[in-house]
Amino acid sequence: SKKCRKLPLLPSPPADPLIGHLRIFPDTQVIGETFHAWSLKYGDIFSLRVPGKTIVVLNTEKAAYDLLEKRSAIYSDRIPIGYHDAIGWSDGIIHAPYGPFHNQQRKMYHDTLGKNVVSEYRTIQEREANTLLQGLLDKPKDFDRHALRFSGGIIAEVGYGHRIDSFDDEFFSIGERFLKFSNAATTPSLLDLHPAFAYLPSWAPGAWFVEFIKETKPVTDTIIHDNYQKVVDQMKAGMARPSFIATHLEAMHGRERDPEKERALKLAAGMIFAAGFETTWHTVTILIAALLLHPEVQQRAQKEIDEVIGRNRLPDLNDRESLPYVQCVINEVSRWQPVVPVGVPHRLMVDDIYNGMFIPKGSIIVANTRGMTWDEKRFHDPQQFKPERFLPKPEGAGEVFPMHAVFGWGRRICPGQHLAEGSFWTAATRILAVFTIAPMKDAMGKAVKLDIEFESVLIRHPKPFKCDIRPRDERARKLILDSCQD
Ligand code: HEM
Repeated sequence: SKKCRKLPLLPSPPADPLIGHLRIFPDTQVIGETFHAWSLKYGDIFSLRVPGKTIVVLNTEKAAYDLLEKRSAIYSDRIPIGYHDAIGWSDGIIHAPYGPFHNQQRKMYHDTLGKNVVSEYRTIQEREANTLLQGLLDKPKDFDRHALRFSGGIIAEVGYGHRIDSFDDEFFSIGERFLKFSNAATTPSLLDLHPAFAYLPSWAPGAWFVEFIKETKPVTDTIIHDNYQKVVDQMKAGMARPSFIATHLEAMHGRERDPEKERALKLAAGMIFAAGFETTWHTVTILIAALLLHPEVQQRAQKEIDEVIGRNRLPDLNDRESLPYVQCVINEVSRWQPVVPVGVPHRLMVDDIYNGMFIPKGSIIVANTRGMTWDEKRFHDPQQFKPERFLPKPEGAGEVFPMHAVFGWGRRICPGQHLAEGSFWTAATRILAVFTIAPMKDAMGKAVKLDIEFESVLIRHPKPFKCDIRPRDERARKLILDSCQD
């Protein structure tokens, strides 16, 4: 690799000789957008330097596909994150270094949540979607919390066979506590979140992290250990409901105990929670925001649902192929505001060369989802919410959904993708089928000005906003009430 080191380096914005790009490193609020703006100047792929680290930013799906997908064998490592050791998460599938232990957990996901088996969870997804409808009917103001419960209800049952029956549910409360921490952890800046990006060594956490770890550890312990132990006990008593954990425990039954495998299962299940709880919630809330801003989209989607399904039942996943416009709406939510706007960084394991340029071993690779979903060469008016862009020409613009940008790459691609897609589809179509989402009116009966902003965290969630959610008509109300009786 001496030869490699003579090759030209990737383009890069002007840097300070000592601290590199540290001073200009963007805040989380604008990181995706800033990287996107820089890509217009420096190219699809550019690099940044902070002391001791090289960060490579990929801004098109092509560049990311070439490296993270086609060269997945060398681009699939992760960066160790300092405080994860302290809360016992370092080896969980999301953050685990590339290797056998990571692989073992991925296989568990593949076996229980893969494309061919994921339809087993439809009843759960439908039941939780109906609970969501009921919640929106009873207390529409709390739509954000209903959306969170929808997501949590699916995760709890799929992962642990646990049914969330109220907002006071223990599992749900732990989830809400966890979210508070995880948002706190991503708020200040990418530099704080990923010590790998920072000049602060990870062994010297600031006071902020110490406090954070103290509060988080009991929560993550519950998620990983206590929840697992509950299923083990239920299995012994013959009372366990089917779940991710139960399925794998059953497969281990009767064999010699394998502590490493048990540890893998615990962590893998805990990561369903870490990766799945929040993401699905954000997507549903962003959908509500998008529909609020676009009454014309609601009307068109409702027309399609009425024509294809009628008004006497709710859509289910068997209808997926027959609702092309609704599918465009669903895809456009993820393109317009991807919930993981700069993805989860990968790490390059050996020196590499791309287009004649040298990329050093250990580089942190950021696939800038935000930039990819805003790519002007692929999407017209990229900042506008326009579902019809995905319809074939001439009806639409024939643009292609940036699936990888949204769900990731190669041996790190989101293994919950199929579950997530089914859950979101079910919630979205059912909300559309029965509700109208409109701006609130002020005392004078005038629609309140719409202004939706996003939290400044690395996972995207709208700041609290108000809207008026009500059943389309009596028929819709009856359909909601009936759906909850099954
Ligand atoms: C809208 C929903 C979701 C989106 C947009 C999403 C997106 C992503 C992205 C971008 C990554 C990083 C991929 C990469 O590094 O290249 C990821 C990883 C992951 N996701 Fe999801 N995800 C969603 C829902 C879920 C759900 C419901 C689960 C669990 C059932 C899940 C489990 C995971 C896991 C375990 C990883 C880590 C994979 C690894 O590092 O090997 N995700 N997801």
